[in-house]
Amino acid sequence: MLKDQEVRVVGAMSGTSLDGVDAAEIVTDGHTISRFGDVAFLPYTDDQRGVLRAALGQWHDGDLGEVSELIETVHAQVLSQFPQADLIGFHGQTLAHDPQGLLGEPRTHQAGDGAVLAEVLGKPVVWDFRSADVQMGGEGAPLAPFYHFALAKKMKADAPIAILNLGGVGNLTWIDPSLPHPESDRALLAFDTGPANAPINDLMQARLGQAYDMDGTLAAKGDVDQGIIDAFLQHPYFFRMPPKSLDRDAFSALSDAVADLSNADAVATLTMACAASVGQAVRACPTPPASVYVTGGGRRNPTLMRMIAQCCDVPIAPIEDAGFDGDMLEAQAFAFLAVRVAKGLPTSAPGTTGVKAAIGGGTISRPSS
Ligand SMILES: Nc1ncnc2c1ncn2[C@@H]1O[C@H](COP(=O)(O)OP(=O)(O)OP(=O)(O)O)[C@@H](O)[C@H]1O
Ligand SMILES: CC(=O)N[C@H]1[C@@H]2OC[C@@H](O2)[C@@H](O)[C@@H]1O[C@H](C)C(=O)O
Repeated sequence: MLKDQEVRVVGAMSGTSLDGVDAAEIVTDGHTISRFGDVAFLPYTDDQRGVLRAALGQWHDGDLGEVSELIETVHAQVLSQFPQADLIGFHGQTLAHDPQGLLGEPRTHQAGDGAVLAEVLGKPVVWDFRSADVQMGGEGAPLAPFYHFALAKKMKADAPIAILNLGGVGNLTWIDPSLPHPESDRALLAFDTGPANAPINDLMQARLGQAYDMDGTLAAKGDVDQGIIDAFLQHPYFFRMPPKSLDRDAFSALSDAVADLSNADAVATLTMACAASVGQAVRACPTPPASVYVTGGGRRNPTLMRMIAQCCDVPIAPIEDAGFDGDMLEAQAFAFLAVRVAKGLPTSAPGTTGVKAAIGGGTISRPSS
């Protein structure tokens, strides 16, 4: 039985690492998390991943029929495993992200049409979570921080903590759990830390035909090129004040810089680049977090976790230590945000995306019958 105001909702996320679609159900009133439910994951095939990779960088005006259909079909397959859910939060696949308008108008592009999914699944779908924030002058990302705030409350944190997500790109949320709401002034500071798994995955795919550096084994055998790391940390992104966010491929210069290194040295250097940017991010927090809880696939890479610990002076732990599922946290976040959108609650704030005032993004599409 659900209590008043509670919704059984499933969220689905196709992240920048291009590994597949995560889906997770939660029960929430949009403020607190009452229950975690079923989860599902459907990996992309190599062919599907190739189609997505080829579409990276494209905007809505390109010919994207094949990509949208792929995204919608794979999501419909995963989401049909949750017949009991009453609402769906559908993130889609980010193909391009330029919230600062460096290439023209500020914009962000998540492929996949939520209205199509609403028809196919016969349920209301909340989608296009990022556009409104960008239109209001925000970064449109990261958006998981409002969910991170609810997690900090659920774990009864009594001092500021941070949640670090290591997906294709990394992002960090600093949370003051003593404040009442995620939109409270100074409750949250969030931003993308730098490249995380995406450059490693791209190099593994291009040089060795493998999707990623399983367990960080190759990185563990290599030597880090410190000159490349020092040059990487001079990138203007690291001198910008947070909140700030990144396009998946914003650090192509880093990938070019390792081109002449051996496979092991190149992967070790890319892994250290991620760790070094996390070190910078932790130092940019308003106060040192009591703990940094790590979520996302990168926490499964022991070499990366060891390098992060070397680059930070605060305790680093997988988010499982706080009792949460680090593989499904982003899917749960978009479930949580979907309920907030449905209730007219804000989903971002000046401290999370730099938007002028707290606002709710997202579009709701309902099935026609
Ligand atoms: N055992 C492992 N060893 C090394 N790396 C791993 C391991 N398991 C997962 N990863 C890395 O984590 C990635 C998947 O992470 P995750 O699912 O968090 O990414 P995502 O959801 O696509 O990203 P984003 O947060 O950018 O949206 C894989 O592509 C791989 O690079
Ligand atoms: C534009 C976009 O899709 N950004 C993603 C990406 O992947 C990680 C990082 O960059 C983060 O900013 C965001 O995703 C998470 C889920 C977020 O919005 O919180």
